[in-house]
Amino acid sequence: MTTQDALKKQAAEKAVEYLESGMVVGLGSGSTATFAIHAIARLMKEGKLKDIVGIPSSTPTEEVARSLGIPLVGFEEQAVIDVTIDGADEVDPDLNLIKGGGGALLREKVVAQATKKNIIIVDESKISDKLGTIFALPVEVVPFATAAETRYLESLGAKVTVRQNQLGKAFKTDNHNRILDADFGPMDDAVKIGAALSQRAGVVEHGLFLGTTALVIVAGADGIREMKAAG
Ligand SMILES: O=C[C@H](O)[C@H](O)[C@H](O)COP(=O)(O)O
Repeated sequence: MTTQDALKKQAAEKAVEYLESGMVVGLGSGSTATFAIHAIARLMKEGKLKDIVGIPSSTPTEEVARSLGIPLVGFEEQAVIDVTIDGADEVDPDLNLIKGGGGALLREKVVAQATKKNIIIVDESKISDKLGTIFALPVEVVPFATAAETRYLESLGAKVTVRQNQLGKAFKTDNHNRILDADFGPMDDAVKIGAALSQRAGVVEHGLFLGTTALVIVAGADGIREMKAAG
């Protein structure tokens, strides 16, 4: 295991300490969240977590959770999620996030908005002073609008790449949309950018998660630290 993976796992192991038997748990997406899913499955097998049901935030997460025997439900069965554990691509000091490096941002945001306590787990490489410093902003667009929304993002000052899959074809999300990776550089006003994008008909969702996170667990060379939302 790489050092970075070891840190991701440490953050995940800390996060599952916040879970209790009987909870509805939002299952995040990506490599860090996957460590948490494995930890949840292990605690269930050991009998330390009972009567857990999960709501997955992507198709790959659903597959992993199923393969590990975690019972899954949808929003038809459960309206409210007690705790969601998810990763992030970048975290600022106010616990605002960029997410969507794996393309799961839309379902992840639906899950986050239905959750009472969102816990984000990262290794220390994801922490920055201003969002956009480390990671370009993923923007999910309907295929028809790809060129139009690319131009719109460029008009806001971003350098835009249409995300490709490993075969060099256009990346397709779980919802059959495209991802535009919009590099704004460090953002002085992420709220304004998010609001502008939310007005666009062709934009399905963007990867700015502003004000949704209660707790960030950061694993680094010096150990684990927790960043808590004010109030
Ligand atoms: O779309 C993917 C998600 O937002 C992930 O949670 C995010 O990209 C972080 O992934 P990882 O833990 O693999 O760095």
